[in-house]
Amino acid sequence: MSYVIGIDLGTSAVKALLVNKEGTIVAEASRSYPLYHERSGWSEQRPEDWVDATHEALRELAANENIDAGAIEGISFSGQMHGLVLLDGEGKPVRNAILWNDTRTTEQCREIERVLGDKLLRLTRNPALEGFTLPKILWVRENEPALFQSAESFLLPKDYVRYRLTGRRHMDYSDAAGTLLLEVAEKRWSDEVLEAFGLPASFPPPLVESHELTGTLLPEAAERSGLNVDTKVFAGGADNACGAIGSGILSEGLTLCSIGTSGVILSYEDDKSKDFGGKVHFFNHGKEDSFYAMGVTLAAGYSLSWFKKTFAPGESYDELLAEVGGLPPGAGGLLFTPYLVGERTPHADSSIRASFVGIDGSHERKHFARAVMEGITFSLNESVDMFRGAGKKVERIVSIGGGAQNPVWLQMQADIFGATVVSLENEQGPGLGAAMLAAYGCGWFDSLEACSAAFVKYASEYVPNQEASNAYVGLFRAYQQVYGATRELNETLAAYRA
Ligand SMILES: Nc1ncnc2c1ncn2[C@@H]1O[C@H](COP(=O)(O)OP(=O)(O)O)[C@@H](O)[C@H]1O
Ligand SMILES: O=C(CO)[C@@H](O)[C@H](O)COP(=O)(O)O
Repeated sequence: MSYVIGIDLGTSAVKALLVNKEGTIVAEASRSYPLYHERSGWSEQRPEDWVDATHEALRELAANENIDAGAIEGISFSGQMHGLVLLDGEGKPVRNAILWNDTRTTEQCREIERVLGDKLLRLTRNPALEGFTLPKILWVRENEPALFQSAESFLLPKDYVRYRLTGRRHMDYSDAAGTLLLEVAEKRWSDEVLEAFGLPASFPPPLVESHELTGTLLPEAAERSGLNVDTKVFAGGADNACGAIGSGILSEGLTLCSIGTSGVILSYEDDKSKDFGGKVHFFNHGKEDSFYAMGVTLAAGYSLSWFKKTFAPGESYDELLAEVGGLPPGAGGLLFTPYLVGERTPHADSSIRASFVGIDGSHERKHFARAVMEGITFSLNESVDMFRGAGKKVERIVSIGGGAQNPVWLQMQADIFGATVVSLENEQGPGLGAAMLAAYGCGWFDSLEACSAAFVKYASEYVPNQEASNAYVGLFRAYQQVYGATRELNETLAAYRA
């Protein structure tokens, strides 16, 4: 029997999946690592924590008594996007990584807009958003000049882990797309953008396809992980690209909803000239020469995990959510906007913060929990709405991520999106997508589509309940008004944040 491993380097944990040629997940291992929020809006991780956690997770899989490590032919990656890992001349990180959900870079975003004007959207196909990598590079240069002086190059999170496993530096197109340094449609680093900000051509690493072989394991990495030194290491992709691959989103007309720490609505695109005017992200897919458009809710699953940590510590998600299914749409007139760390789509705003609106003396914790789930889903529905407005059909949505583990939430998604929602048999979207890239890279299949036909197994379908859908139309309109009504208030309150 032969195997591949898909490694999903997430925000809360790394998860590694051991997958056989039938696409069955035969073992999985996970290790979590801390997030550091030194100030409001800041979010960092230690690259060394990712490396240690990845080795440990791999070691657990390789030590599986039923598996011969020599039968593990290849590994590949899915990674949290945009995070900046600045490296010195010896390839060592000069500081902690600044993550995708860090919003300290509003000034640098305005600077990028000032310097590049219309060129920004034309070249990179994306607007300047706080989460993207270029603003983070500029922030370090402006605020930590001594550290920046020692920086000679950068990588993204999963590329750094791969570098530590193979000793070789690369970045795949799907992750490079989120740096604001890539000409997405042309698939090349943008000399114009690099020059405009005085960055040398050697600053970004060589570009590769997601299924491309990037090397084999270094002897010390083989020893630490327990894998064979000749295990093939394939580039992998951005978590959302891998989530899409692992859900079979490989052709036009297919849409993904992912509720992890962040939440995304992603729509496959063949046409590289498709223009959404920068309202949604436009990135390269992990499938060669294809693309996707995507709207992002910054604090999707994070809103629920914050609520659980703050108001139900020690309870499981199933316990916390046990009673929400018994409440009607609208949680008894309680609305929540999930802006705990600012927002991206449709309001690129790092100052906005979350609200509960309509708190009534009769409300109990279950009403708040339902309102949080509905608010997250309303935020994602803004992206669904935008895609429909741009002429795309959104009729069937594959739902993945931690949020897809709760059947009440899956039905709520169908009711709010007004579309059939489909879950996966073994909810492991991005990790499975990474394993599929390794399986395709190893030559097990002629195409990612053939691999998807064998590996991706759909489970239940949730069809919109007409009565609930109708109720949500009015509630969604009310939800959409909360942003405008609380924007200025939050600007005032920003001065009081820690
Ligand atoms: N049983 C569950 N029911 C509902 N939501 C859940 C459940 N388990 C996890 N979640 C949600 O999923 C999120 C984690 O999703 P995950 O895909 O593991 O995140 P990431 O890849 O960002 O680390 C949590 O923050 C939580 O909101
Ligand atoms: O910033 C984005 C996409 O643009 C996020 O989707 C990150 O890629 C992290 O995702 P999760 O940890 O929520 O999976």
